[in-house]
Amino acid sequence: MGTDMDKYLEKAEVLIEALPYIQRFNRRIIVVKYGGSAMVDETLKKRVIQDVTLLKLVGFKPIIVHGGGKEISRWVGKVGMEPHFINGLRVTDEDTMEIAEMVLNKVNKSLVQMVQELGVKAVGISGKDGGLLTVEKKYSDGQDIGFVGEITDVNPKVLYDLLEKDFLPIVCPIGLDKEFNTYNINADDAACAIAKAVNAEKLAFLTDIEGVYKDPEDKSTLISELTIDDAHALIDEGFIGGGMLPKLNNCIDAIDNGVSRVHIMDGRIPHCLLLEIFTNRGIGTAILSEGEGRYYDDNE
Ligand SMILES: Nc1ncnc2c1ncn2[C@@H]1O[C@H](COP(=O)(O)OP(=O)(O)O)[C@@H](O)[C@H]1O
Ligand SMILES: CC(=O)N[C@@H](CCC(=O)OP(=O)(O)O)C(=O)O
Repeated sequence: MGTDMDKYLEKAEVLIEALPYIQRFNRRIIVVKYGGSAMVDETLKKRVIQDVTLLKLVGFKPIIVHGGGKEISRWVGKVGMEPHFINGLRVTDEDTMEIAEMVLNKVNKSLVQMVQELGVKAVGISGKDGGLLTVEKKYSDGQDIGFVGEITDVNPKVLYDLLEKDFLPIVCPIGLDKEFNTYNINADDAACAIAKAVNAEKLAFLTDIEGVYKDPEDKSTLISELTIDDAHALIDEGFIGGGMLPKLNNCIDAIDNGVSRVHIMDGRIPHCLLLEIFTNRGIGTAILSEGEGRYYDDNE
């Protein structure tokens, strides 16, 4: 049986294990995509926010990009409408757009509030603020899906300004087109575009599933490391559906465009972000370019 001293040492070792990661990520930008599916439980939400706040306090520069798809669907249902998705994207008519913007702004400020309760100053913005996200109308396989935006331009100045002043930016996925019409953006698209624009060291998707499965019905098919080629193959062979489709496409896009590390992990696992970043536990699915390992080696 362990003595008190053993327990203290164990705790100290956890902190020591984190040291090289703290050094590696010091002043580096980490984009955390926090999906609505992993927001349903208040205790978990608090843990996710604690993790991101801790990252900020130890010298990382986190940016949260959040969703809220489940909450939008709940409110769409409340007004007697049926939520409708094509290839993981919400078909967004004018009424749905109004509801989506209201709900996402509400989620945004609730996250700001939670971060500030932990003693870190956060600023909540949407893609409209400071011209952050410019879009054009997006079609899904040629189908009209309403006010859904495809990001054409990212102006990250507002994010750099906030980071420089030591704020934690929290972004919701709403944007404007060139005529200043409001558009609904898939939050995974927004997170990926922002991670690319700020040259993030890491992009982490927190969702409500362990990671990418070859067969979502069979838990033993969880994929720990996925190369870009394998990811393309899984998509082409029809193994990926629903909201995982935009997510995985964005992972590929991020890796192809200079984001060093991209992960899909289960936001329902307590403190999954800390475990992934500060230890070699290997949570979820890491998307890698060909020939790259999951973990940093000492020469990187
Ligand atoms: N091959 C797959 N592996 C993992 N998840 C999958 C797969 N195919 C479809 N999915 C679905 O994708 C969902 C995650 O996307 P989504 O619900 O949009 O999450 P979020 O709200 O976090 O963005 C999972 O809950 C799962 O139902
Ligand atoms: C166009 C589109 O689909 N927009 C999303 C925006 C929110 C989102 O992406 O939320 P999650 O990350 O929780 O899924 C939607 O309306 O649901």
